[in-house]
Amino acid sequence: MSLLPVAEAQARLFALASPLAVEQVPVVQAAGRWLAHDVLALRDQPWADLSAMDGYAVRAADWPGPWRVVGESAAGATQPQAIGAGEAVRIFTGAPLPPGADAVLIQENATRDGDHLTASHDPLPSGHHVRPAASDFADGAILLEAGLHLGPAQVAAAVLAGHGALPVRRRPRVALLSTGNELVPPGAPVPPGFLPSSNAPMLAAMLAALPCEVIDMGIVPDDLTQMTAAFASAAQADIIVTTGGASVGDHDLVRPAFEQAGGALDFWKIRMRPGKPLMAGKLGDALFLGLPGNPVSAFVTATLFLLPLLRHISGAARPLPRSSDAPLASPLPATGERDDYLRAFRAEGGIVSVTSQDSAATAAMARADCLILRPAGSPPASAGDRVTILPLD
Ligand SMILES: Nc1nc2c(c(=O)[nH]1)N[C@H]1C(S)=C(S)[C@@H](COP(=O)(O)OP(=O)(O)OC[C@H]3O[C@@H](n4cnc5c(N)ncnc54)[C@H](O)[C@@H]3O)O[C@H]1N2
Ligand code: MOO
Repeated sequence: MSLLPVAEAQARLFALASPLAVEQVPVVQAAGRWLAHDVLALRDQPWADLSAMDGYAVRAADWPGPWRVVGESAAGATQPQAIGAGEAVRIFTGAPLPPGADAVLIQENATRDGDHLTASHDPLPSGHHVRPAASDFADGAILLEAGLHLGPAQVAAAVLAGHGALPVRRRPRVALLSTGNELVPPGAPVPPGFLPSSNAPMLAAMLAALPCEVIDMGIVPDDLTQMTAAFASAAQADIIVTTGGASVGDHDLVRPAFEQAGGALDFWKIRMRPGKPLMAGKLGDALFLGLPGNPVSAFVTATLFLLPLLRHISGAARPLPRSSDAPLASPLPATGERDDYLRAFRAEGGIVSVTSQDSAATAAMARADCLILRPAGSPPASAGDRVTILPLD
């Protein structure tokens, strides 16, 4: 089987998936999810021409006065009475301008004696310190587009537009299965020949930043019957993720167990390093991702496939990791026949790749804050050359 390019594998994975059902949730709970539909403004913002400052609403053409102060306008009140030539209204930030007024003279630039007001500063252009009605957004306008990630700024806009709830896709359930006879649970005593199972806690930590429910189904031994049963009970989830047993050894049983449980494999083996043995398919309605067991390989494949898949079924318009480019701090060798995803960190002098690029080197991985993407067949790179990076934060 030839190795599948990463972008092709991502596209095939997305094609296997159906978007999750839409639900309306209170705006604050929608933060961190993606909008399922376009959101329209339900009101004008501002609702009228409002003052942006504390001062006096006047007709700019009357500058520099004098004006006669005939009333007051404060935020929360309805529109004040109209003013005529030579008249002014005391006004506060956020309050509606009286009809006839077209500018606000800030109080620092005004001299007032009883009802008598004059300007003591620069000329006053029409529209000065006025926020026109609907200048932020107008009733019926598309305010936020489907697929947009909802962060604090989008929450503010949605609330101001009159929304108390927003349409988002329901949180998917992600089942994690750690396969391997050599694994013991995190924190348990580790007899010789065993090692703590770190992949599920690592994946749960990666998923913690996303809107989903993680179900850790524990450690499954390298036994076809037990692994097949584990797949059957995980099939209720939206995404089943296994780690380990993805390669070609005699104890690598994930693929046969998945198929014995009724799963249909879509692809296996990707043109990437680390992460070559990644596989994906469907078991009933559940999507399946079989990640390699090596912790670094599991981390990189989760970054490039699991998190994007979750964003995709959750309605994200841009589910793939963001990339940028940055200069290298030191040279890199040519790449081989697979795309390299090197663990690296951002330093003053440029991007530094961590000392060990072994797919089992977790201490080195723990120093990384980005991946360097070096496409297959890249020539050696020198210090200062710009490379593609995928930030991990
Ligand atoms: N003859 C070949 N051998 C291997 C190939 C190949 O193409 N031909 N591919 C290699 C590559 S690339 C990778 S990556 C690994 C992946 O193998 P598996 O997915 O089958 O993983 P395991 O063999 O089960 O485990 C690998 C390694 O990771 C440790 N591990 C497993 N699970 C966990 C866990 N939950 N927490 C921490 N560590 C875990 C396991 O003990 C092994 O040391 O295959 C190569 N071999
Ligand atoms: O591709 Mo494996 O993931 O090199 O270590």
